[in-house]
Amino acid sequence: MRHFDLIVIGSGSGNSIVDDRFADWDVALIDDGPRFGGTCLNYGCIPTKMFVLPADILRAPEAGAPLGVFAPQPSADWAVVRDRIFGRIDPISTGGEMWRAEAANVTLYRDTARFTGEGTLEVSGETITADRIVIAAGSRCTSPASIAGLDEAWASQRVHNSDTVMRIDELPERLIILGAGFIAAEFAHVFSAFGSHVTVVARSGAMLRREDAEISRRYTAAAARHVDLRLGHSTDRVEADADRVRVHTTDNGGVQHVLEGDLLLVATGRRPNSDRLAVTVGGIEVDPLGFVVVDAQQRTSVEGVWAVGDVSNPSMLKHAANHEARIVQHNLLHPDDPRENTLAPLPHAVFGHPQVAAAGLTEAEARAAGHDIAVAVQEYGSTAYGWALEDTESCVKLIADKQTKQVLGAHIIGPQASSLIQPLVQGMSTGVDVPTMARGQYWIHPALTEVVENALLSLGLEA
Ligand SMILES: Cc1cc2nc3c(=O)[nH]c(=O)nc-3n(C[C@H](O)[C@H](O)[C@H](O)COP(=O)(O)OP(=O)(O)OC[C@H]3O[C@@H](n4cnc5c(N)ncnc54)[C@H](O)[C@@H]3O)c2cc1C
Ligand SMILES: NC(=O)c1ccc[n+]([C@@H]2O[C@H](COP(=O)([O-])OP(=O)(O)OC[C@H]3O[C@@H](n4cnc5c(N)ncnc54)[C@H](O)[C@@H]3O)[C@@H](O)[C@H]2O)c1
Repeated sequence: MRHFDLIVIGSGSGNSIVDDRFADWDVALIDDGPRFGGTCLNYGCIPTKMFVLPADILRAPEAGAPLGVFAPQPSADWAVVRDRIFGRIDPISTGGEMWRAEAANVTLYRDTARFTGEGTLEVSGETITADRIVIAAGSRCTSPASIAGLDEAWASQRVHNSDTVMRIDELPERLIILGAGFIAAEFAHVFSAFGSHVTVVARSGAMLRREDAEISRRYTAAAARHVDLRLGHSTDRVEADADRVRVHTTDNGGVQHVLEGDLLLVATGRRPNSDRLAVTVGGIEVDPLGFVVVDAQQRTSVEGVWAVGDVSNPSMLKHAANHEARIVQHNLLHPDDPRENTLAPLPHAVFGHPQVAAAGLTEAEARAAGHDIAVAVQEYGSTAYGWALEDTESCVKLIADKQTKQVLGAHIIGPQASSLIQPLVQGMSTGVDVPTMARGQYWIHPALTEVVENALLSLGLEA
């Protein structure tokens, strides 16, 4: 049995906790992933966005044509793009692992850890304990067990998830995507822009259906121009062999379909890794979906055990995991002056085509919560930069409380949505009301941010 000052499970956000200030702590860092550094670096945010940028460039002629710019359609070499991306990322992962392996105060375990009791873990055949434990074990892709044949189809190498699809050798001619959430939207954009025929199979009647209804409706309409969108299809069965994959679906009219592709991407959500770590054996409370329950200080139900990131936060977003890691880092170093996680709202962006970004409540959520609301939908096309873009489908939608004049929800679909949302997030986070946000600063003319300014003014809440 070996005792440490601190055990951290997970080399993603968990790895960032252990900095120079822990130089005199005896630390165990544990990760069983094939690549060191966690999901964001190796399989998530970073490589996906490095594929999205070339995809955006490939769509440039589409954006140019309404402006009178008739550029020839560029093409991309999948293998060149892939190798550039992983040629940058893989050395960062390898370098990070070597650096940790050589650190005098850190013992790096590259194996699966499991709780064997309260405060006790087993890893690589060794029993280890610690004064403090941080669970940063993340989440993993799911594969619906209810779909007949899907479990067996993985062996064909024609079925992928987001962990594997970015490293494939060649662009599939026909890609079928199961699911219509974040991952489906981003990969549908990437593969269709690169030239694959993409079919998206969605159970419900819309893509990104957790977004505000206006945004989901607009996104679904835009996506349908680039992909074969099968809405309201339940997937009954999957078959795959050396040549192709077949997805058997039934639409909401009861008609059966057989979709054929070269690859199937399963993008049906992720679940927390609490089970792989057997956290309940360690006495740690989880919710019905398996997320570790934490308080505002990121403490679990067991004294001396914290959790951060996807394993405990259902939003499963990297900026949330990063902030939580900073909270835990502080609380480990300053137990007499602990901090709480009070940041709100938590924004997100989907880097599809078009981009989507949001923070706070949807209109339906605001109404359900009983707020007396003002709603504004401001078209990009109502501003000078929108004229320059010749935009007809992008908008900023704001929901504000008429009494407090605070923005309750901000939703953007269109070019630069992931950046345009930030002044609204800042205002919402710091409690700035609508009149102050709109008129308490200059808005650069004729920048695209004027659509945000005009949306604020359209709420009709000025002093
Ligand atoms: C395709 C994709 C795109 C994404 N894009 C974005 C984006 O644009 N923006 C955004 O904010 N978020 C994005 N995310 C989400 C983001 O990647 C995650 O929220 C974030 O990486 C979670 O970090 P984490 O530290 O909680 O877990 P991770 O980074 O997943 O780290 C957990 C580590 O723990 C290890 N582990 C798990 N169980 C054990 C065990 N029992 N023993 C030992 N080791 C274990 C795992 O191998 C893993 O390496 C994306 C995710 C995906 C899949
Ligand atoms: N830009 C970003 O921030 C970003 C990008 C990608 C992923 N992520 C993170 O990763 C998480 C996982 O992404 P995701 O797209 O896999 O999940 P998601 O929850 O966004 O979407 C899952 C989709 O799968 C569908 N689905 C679920 N079970 C199904 C079944 N049995 N049959 C058919 N369809 C089914 C759902 O209806 C939904 O459309 C996200 O929640 C997000 O937190 C973030």
